[in-house]
Amino acid sequence: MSASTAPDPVVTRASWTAWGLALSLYTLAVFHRSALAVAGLAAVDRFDISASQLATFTMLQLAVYAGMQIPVGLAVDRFGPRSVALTGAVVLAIGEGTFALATSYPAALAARFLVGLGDAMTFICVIRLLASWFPRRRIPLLTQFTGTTGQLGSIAAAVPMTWALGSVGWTRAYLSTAILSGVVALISFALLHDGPAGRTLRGPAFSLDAVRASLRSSWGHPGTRLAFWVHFSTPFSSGVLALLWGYPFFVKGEGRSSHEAGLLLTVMVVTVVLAGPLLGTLISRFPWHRSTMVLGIVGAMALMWGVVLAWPGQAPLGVLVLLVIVAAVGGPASVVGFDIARTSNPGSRLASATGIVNVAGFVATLVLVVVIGVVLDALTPGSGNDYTPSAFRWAMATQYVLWALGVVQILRYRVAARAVTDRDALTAGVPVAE
Ligand SMILES: N[C@@H](Cc1c[nH]cn1)C(=O)NCC(=O)O
Repeated sequence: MSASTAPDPVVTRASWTAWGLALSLYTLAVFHRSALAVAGLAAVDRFDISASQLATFTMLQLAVYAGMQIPVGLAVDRFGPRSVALTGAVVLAIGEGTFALATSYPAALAARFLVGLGDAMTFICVIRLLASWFPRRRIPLLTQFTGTTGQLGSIAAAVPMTWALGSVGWTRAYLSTAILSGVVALISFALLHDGPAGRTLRGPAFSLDAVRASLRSSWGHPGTRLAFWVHFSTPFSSGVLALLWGYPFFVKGEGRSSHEAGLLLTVMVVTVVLAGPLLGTLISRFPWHRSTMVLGIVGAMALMWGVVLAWPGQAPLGVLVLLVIVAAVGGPASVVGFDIARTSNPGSRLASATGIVNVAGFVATLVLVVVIGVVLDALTPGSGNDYTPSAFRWAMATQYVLWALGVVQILRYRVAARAVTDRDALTAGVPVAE
C-alpha cells in the first residue's frame, strides 16, 4: 500500500450536521426499500396480481439497486456525494409518489424501478461523506453506526406503514412517505456540503478511458476484491430471512407459531443494532485482522445452520434464537467490506470501489432468494405453497454453495492483499496515496 500524508479532517459541528443528514437520507432509503413488505396483500388486491408478480416488485428493486452500484459510484467520484444523494432522494420521492397513485401493474413496476434507482444512489454517498468529514480512525465505527441505524428504516416501514395503510389507505400512506423524502431532500439541499473544503466538490471529467482506468485500478487492487468477497459472503443469510423466507421457514419448516416467527425476526434486528458498534470498534482497533473476524463470522453462520438443518425433527426455540443471532451478525460483517475497500483505494476512487463492493452482497442475496424459491417449488408436490420441512432443509442448504465460493475467494485475496499492504501504515490509519 502506498501511503499519503493528506491531513485528517477535524471534527466540527458541520461534520455532525453532514453525518446527521446523510443518515436521514440513508434511513429513508431503507424505509422506501422495505415499504412494500407489509403491503403485500393490499398490493395483490389493488393491482390484481399473483404472488410471483408481487415477488417481482422486490426482485426488480434489488436488481436495479445492484445494477446501478458501479455507475452511481463513478457518478459520486465525478459529481460529489451531495449532488448524487440529493438526486437519489428526489428519485425516491417520485418513485414512491408514482407508487401511491399507480392503479395498474406496469405503472407500479415502473414506480418500484425508480425506488430501486433512488435507493442505489444513497449508501455510497454516505460512505463518501464520512471519508470527507471525519478522521480516519473514527470511520469504521461511524460506518457501522450508519449501517445499523439505516436498518431501523425497515422497522419504521413495518409498524407505521401497517398503521397508515389501515387508517388512511394506500394512496395517502405512500404519498406521505414520498413527501417525507422531498422534505429531507430540501433540508439537505440547504445544509449538506460535500466536505469541509466546499459545498460541491467535483472530480475530474468523465471519459471512457478514464472510467475504464479507474475501475481497472479499483478492481485490480486485491484489497477491493477481498472487500467484494467479504460483502458477498456475509449478508445473504439474514437477508433472505428478513426479506422473504424467514417467516415461512420458521412456521412451515420449523413448526413455530407466527408469534414465535415474528419474535425470531425481531431478535435479528436487535442483534444488528448491538453487533454493529461492537464490530466497528474491533475493526478500528485491529484492521489487520478484519478478514479473520469475517471468516470467523461466516464459520459460525455455517455451523449454526448445520446444527439447525441436521437437527432430527424441529430444532428447539433456543437453537433457532442462536441461529438468528449469528445470521444477523452477517449484516454488520458485510460493512467490514466497505472498510477494506476504503483502506485499499485513494479518496478519488473510493465511491466507485464502494459501488463494486456493494454489488456483491445484493447479488448473492438476490440469487439465494430465487434459488430457495426454485428448490421449494421443485420439492413441493402440486402448485401450492405447502412447503415441507424437508424441502426447506434442502432449500436452506444451498447457502453452503455461496459460502464455499466466498470463503475460497476471501482466503485467496487476503493473502494477496496482505502482500501489498503496509501493516504499520494500516494500523496507524495512513490513507492510500492518490
Ligand atoms: N449490509 C448492509 C448494511 C448493514 C449493516 N447492518 C446490517 N446491514 C449494506 O450493504 N448496506 C448498503 C445499503 O444500501 O443498505
